Amino acid sequence: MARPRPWARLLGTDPEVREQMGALLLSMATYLVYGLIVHLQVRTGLMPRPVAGALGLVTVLTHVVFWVVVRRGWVRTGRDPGLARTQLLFGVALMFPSYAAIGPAAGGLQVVMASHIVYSMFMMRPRQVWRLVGGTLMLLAATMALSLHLWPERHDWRVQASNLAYAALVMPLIAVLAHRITRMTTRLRQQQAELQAALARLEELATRDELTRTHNRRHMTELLRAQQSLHRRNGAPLALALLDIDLFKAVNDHHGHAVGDEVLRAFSRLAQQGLRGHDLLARWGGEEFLVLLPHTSAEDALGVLNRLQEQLAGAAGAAEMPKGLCVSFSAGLVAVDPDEPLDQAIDRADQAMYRAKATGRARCVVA
Ligand SMILES: Nc1nc2c(ncn2[C@@H]2O[C@H](COP(=O)(O)OP(=O)(O)OP(=O)(O)O)[C@@H](O)[C@H]2O)c(=O)[nH]1
Repeated sequence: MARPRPWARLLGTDPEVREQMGALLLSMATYLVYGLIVHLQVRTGLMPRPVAGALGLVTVLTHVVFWVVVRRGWVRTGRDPGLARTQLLFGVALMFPSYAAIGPAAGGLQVVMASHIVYSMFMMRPRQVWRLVGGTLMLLAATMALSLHLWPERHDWRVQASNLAYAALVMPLIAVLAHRITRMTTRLRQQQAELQAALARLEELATRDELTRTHNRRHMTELLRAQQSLHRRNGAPLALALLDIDLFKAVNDHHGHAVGDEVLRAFSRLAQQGLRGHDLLARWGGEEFLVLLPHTSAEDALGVLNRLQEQLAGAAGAAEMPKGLCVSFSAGLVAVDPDEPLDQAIDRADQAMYRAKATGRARCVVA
């Protein structure tokens, strides 16, 4: 058994989990840099060592938990995929004790808080972003008040007041931006869905016959080309048949064009049911159909066509066939030679089909 690559071991093989682990790793790298900054702050006497140690410990332990939960795929989907929102809230929460501990240099942390809120707009709804902004501002005010009360020598109330005013100015602006971005992404997603639906519809129109939903002639020609090269390579038996519904004009004349259309649909449905998954059925024109049966000898294909003929006879008088009509078909069947161009094989099948018509219809002639 092949050994998993180191990255697969680290991040897992599930693409969703890998992406979530990638985001977690990025966040951890950011904390590493943040840790270096705090280290410098401790060395320069800005941050008390015990507070830095406690914050570091909490951060490491929390990320061990995040790692296990995300890596195991426990939060692969659900309300908070990859714990993205929890990680964000943890980051915001960490800012408050840091803010209180760092003293005069605390203003810089507001940039970090603002950056968290910018991130939040990609994983939260606008209302949640507003709540986060409100909560952050309130907690910031409380942290400032507490810091001023506990360490008046480290904090200047004028600096704190102006910091709070800046935060109160900037953070709501970010929430407004979040609103706009969410509206834009919703619109984009909608447009993408519409575009995909339109593409699927276009593909359907380009490849399917509108009435019977079988392959149309143009698409079948492409499929035949692909089948031909496959057939040349593997040399497996390949059968091709042209089927033409008998006396179809009479159906139209006696029951109307709409009933004729319904007969064509019923015929296609029955034919499709009798074929295997990799057999191909196309409406070749009017009331004529082409069937390609890969890995099938002419003898086996004849069995398939005869069964279809019986099914059609059985459908007469049943709900499957409109007006309980009894419909049959004449078919020309050929075993395609590996070196034979498919056009030639179709011509042979066509001639065989006319022989079937000429010799009494409701039969299959093998060329
Ligand atoms: N309702 C309907 N009729 C179609 C469609 N395409 C072709 N037809 C009709 O199919 C009929 C074919 O008639 P013919 O070619 O004379 O052949 P037939 O009556 O089936 O007689 P044989 O082939 O000799 O058994 C024509 O009347 C066409 O108008 C279609 O999409 N819907």
